[in-house]
Amino acid sequence: MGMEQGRRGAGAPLAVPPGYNSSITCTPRLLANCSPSVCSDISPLLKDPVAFKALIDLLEDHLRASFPKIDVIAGLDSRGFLIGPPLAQRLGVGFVLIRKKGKLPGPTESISYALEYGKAELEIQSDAVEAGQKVVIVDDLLATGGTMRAACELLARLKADILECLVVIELKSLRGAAKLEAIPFHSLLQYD
Ligand SMILES: O=P(O)(O)OC[C@H]1O[C@H](OP(=O)(O)OP(=O)(O)O)[C@H](O)[C@@H]1O
Ligand SMILES: Nc1ncnc2[nH]cnc12
Repeated sequence: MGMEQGRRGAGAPLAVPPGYNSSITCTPRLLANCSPSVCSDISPLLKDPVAFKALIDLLEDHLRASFPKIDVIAGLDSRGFLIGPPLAQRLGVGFVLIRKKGKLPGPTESISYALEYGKAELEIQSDAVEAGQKVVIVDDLLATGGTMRAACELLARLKADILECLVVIELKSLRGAAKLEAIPFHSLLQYD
């Protein structure tokens, strides 16, 4: 487990800003020696307003350092919806939803993908992004990478320019980042 830069991150390594010792650095300690199902739960981060603010600060700093221009933040159903909107507001850009099947009105693009156990389907509204728009995809967790990979495929169909897939937690033993192939990927916290 660590706070180091995730694989293929495009920007400068993340430094924990002064004053955040009781928040983000406390989180790995909070989650230390936990099972993967507990490590992957961002509830303690959301519940602690200082930690939640520090999380958004770190993600914002990372994106500002990495990309001169971002047009859209896209978030994955459901916990990407908790992180993406505050981040998009900080950056002054819009937020779009990538949802589980059957939730979005109007014309949509759909894709099936494999979960660890079973299958699921993701959708995006066909007009969610314009061709060439620079998009960062955010979620709470990368496990097998199937969900994030499917989201990338949806955005590729809309001809978006995917700058990065960004997650709070990466479960490295599941090798999900490999599923993203050449698409830039960054995680804030990594667990083996
Ligand atoms: O890398 P993967 O193996 O694809 O798994 C990661 C996904 O799994 C979890 O969502 P889940 O599908 O449990 O949906 P939920 O957020 O609605 O609970 C998590 O929030 C990611 O979106
Ligand atoms: N392997 C995993 N462990 C914990 N949470 C998950 N959510 C999706 N896959 C998971």
